[in-house]
Amino acid sequence: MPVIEVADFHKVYDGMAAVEGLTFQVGAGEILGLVGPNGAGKTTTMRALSGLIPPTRGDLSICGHDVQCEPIAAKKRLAYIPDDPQLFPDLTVAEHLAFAASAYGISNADERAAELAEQFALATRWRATAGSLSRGMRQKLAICCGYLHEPDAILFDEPLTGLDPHGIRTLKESIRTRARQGAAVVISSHLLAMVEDICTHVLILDHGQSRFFGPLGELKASYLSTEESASLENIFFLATQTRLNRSSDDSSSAPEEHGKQEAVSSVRVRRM
Ligand SMILES: Nc1ncnc2c1ncn2[C@@H]1O[C@H](COP(=O)(O)OP(=O)(O)OP(=O)(O)O)[C@@H](O)[C@H]1O
Repeated sequence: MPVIEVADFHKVYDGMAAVEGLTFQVGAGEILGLVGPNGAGKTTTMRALSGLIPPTRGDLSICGHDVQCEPIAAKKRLAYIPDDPQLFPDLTVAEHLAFAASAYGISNADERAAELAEQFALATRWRATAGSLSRGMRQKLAICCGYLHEPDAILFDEPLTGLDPHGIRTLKESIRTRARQGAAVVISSHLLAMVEDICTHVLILDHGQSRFFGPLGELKASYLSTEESASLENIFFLATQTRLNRSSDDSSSAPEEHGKQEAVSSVRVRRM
């Protein structure tokens, strides 16, 4: 059974569809890169998965628990680290971790909290308030709070924002380690090199619709047939321009562009 399941997810805001019919799964040990242009619906999907907003239609579940019908059971297994973590400015690093432990009902979390603070270079700021931390330090604290209850599903929205090179390496290693231990991870990011570096699967979202969902290797292998460089960046532009080309004037596309569009179309149908 997949750890994270999204089936036919739709979200409409004020009569405007932000996400339309999105379906994907993330299994234990998989790291899914959720990529797409601004406004594609990435944060909307993450917020719906974490139960912060209700879907207009569709089913979202964590470890088999429907996020709407069994929110507590689903959230117990989940960590969501948004791109603008909301911390309590007057609580210290230690107090945030104690609060997270209490919220998730973890007893004897002190040792784990101290280890996480050490791992993310926050041990020396143990008694500092969140309001006195730098942007990157607050991000690290949010990650530590998210990791504390050993979640089975982890959702990151732009996780590298504000992190220094040491923090970036620590976070990437921690994501790989947690996936190896069986966690399912979703990373929403515009940093395609990072996605290419650590993700096992990719979902390209554009105008609220899936353009591709599947293993990164499969996407790149399919794209190689067009004899272009198979970087995720090149594939991203091709995949997200396809819709624009088609909706404006299909016949105006250069012949080689048609070839590329077909390459992405052929991979799109897999696992969607
Ligand atoms: N609370 C809201 N009310 C109305 N419309 C919203 C709301 N939140 C998001 N939207 C709209 O939904 C669409 C998807 O937004 P979303 O934030 O999910 O995109 P995104 O892919 O995360 O973008 P970005 O890369 O810029 O963070 C956008 O058109 C946005 O304007």
